Amino acid sequence: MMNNLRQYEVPLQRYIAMMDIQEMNERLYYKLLMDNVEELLPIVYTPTVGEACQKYGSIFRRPQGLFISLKEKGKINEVLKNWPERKIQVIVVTDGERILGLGDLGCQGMGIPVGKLSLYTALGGIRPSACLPITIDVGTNNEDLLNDEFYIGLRQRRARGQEYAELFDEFMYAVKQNYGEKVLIQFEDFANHNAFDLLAKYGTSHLVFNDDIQGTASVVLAGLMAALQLVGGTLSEHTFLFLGAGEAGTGIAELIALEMSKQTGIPLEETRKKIWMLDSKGLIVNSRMESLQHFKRPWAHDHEPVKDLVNAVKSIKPTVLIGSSGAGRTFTKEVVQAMATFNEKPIIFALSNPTSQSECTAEEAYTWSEGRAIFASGSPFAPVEYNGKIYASGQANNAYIFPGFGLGLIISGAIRVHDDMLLAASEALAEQVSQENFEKGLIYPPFTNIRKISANIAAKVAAKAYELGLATRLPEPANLVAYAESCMYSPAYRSYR
Ligand SMILES: O=C([O-])CC(=O)C(=O)O
Ligand SMILES: [Mg+2]
Repeated sequence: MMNNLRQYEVPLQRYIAMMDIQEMNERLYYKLLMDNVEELLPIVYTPTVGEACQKYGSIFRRPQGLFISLKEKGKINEVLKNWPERKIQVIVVTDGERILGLGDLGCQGMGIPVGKLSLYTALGGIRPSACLPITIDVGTNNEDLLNDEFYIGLRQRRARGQEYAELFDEFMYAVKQNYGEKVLIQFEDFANHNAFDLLAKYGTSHLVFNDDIQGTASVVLAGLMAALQLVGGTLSEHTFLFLGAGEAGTGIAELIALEMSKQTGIPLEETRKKIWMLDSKGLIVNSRMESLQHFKRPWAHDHEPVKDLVNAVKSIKPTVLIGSSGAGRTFTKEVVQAMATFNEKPIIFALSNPTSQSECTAEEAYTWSEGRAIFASGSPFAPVEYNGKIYASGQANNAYIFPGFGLGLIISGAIRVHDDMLLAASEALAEQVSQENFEKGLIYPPFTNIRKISANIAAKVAAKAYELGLATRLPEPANLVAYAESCMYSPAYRSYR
């Protein structure tokens, strides 16, 4: 099968071939994915899954998840019962409004829950039959899709306000009724205006996790913890500048501030002052407070207005620059060079996905910083040669976190997600970076060992759930890593005699 797959030169063709294998022989699909994770992750996941979503209507063969549309209002309970599996442990749900950095793709966003759940199984060991991909179809504001003859969703503009809230409420209630308290609901690729509100609203009544806010935060904090081994200093001795103050940016910033506060005992309101943000209107400063969306307000500090990134970099002099705006090509030569002027080893994260939206390429980061940058990106880049030396960069993608994080919640029977669990996951991941990785300038371990990494993350998350009294699976297993491993799905064929 690998031989066959490699015949295709176009990544999207490999994606389609992989989806066919998943349909035809699920075990084989997971066996291939697990044994060739570094090669196949960029096919079934970021970046190729982004292109698949853009062309979803025309490459559509069979439905792979559950679509719930506005038309099903009042009947969501029945719709859920149409799904052939009854024992569901993880749901990944999107409404398709902000697919990666690609924008509103309507119900073509289904590729994302499907891809994320493939990773839940391959990387985290959750049984495939316990995974349920869902897309809530409330319309789309993407004119091209509305006029596309192959569009598979509702041809109307997005429902907002009360209509949206009621549909979502019915969905969340029906999920609990069908699958119980302990089903994990992962929110994925919602637009900012819904993402923060849904997480706050359902965080106290359901086991919910927003991957873009919380998963991304945890993976970036892990990378920073590892990067400090190369650069030196503690978290609170660094200065952070974000380009992009949405889900990923503010989620990461909040987790960094929380960790700083835990390490130093300094209140959160103070540690936040080490972190600066720039959005499309410029640096987030106090004089803009009135017009800022609520999730940006904690990041407004005293400073004169600054319009653009280069000037913000020159004025703030960050040691860490993080791109999380979803817009590509924004870390220009001037920006990276400025970072390299006042930092011996500038830490640069270009998080936006897929590759086309990356703030800069690995090659640009290394070339413009004369090989000094500690660089990681959301989408994968091949190693780069600069002045005769090979530079390999890490992939700061929430794929490192959510499979193990979810496994930890499931094996402990957790009923709520807590920020301390995110910190535990970051620590577990950072601990997996070996001396050999560091010597190559890597701040993330390779994906080849991901099941071992996930078991360690799961164990730390579960331990935290027990410590916080949020675990319901009692008694607590003595060896959580071994227990996590023993719970993992294996794609081996059964032997019949
Ligand atoms: O899907 C990915 O590669 C990471 C992610 O959550 C996003 O970009 O929204
Ligand atoms: Mg996402």
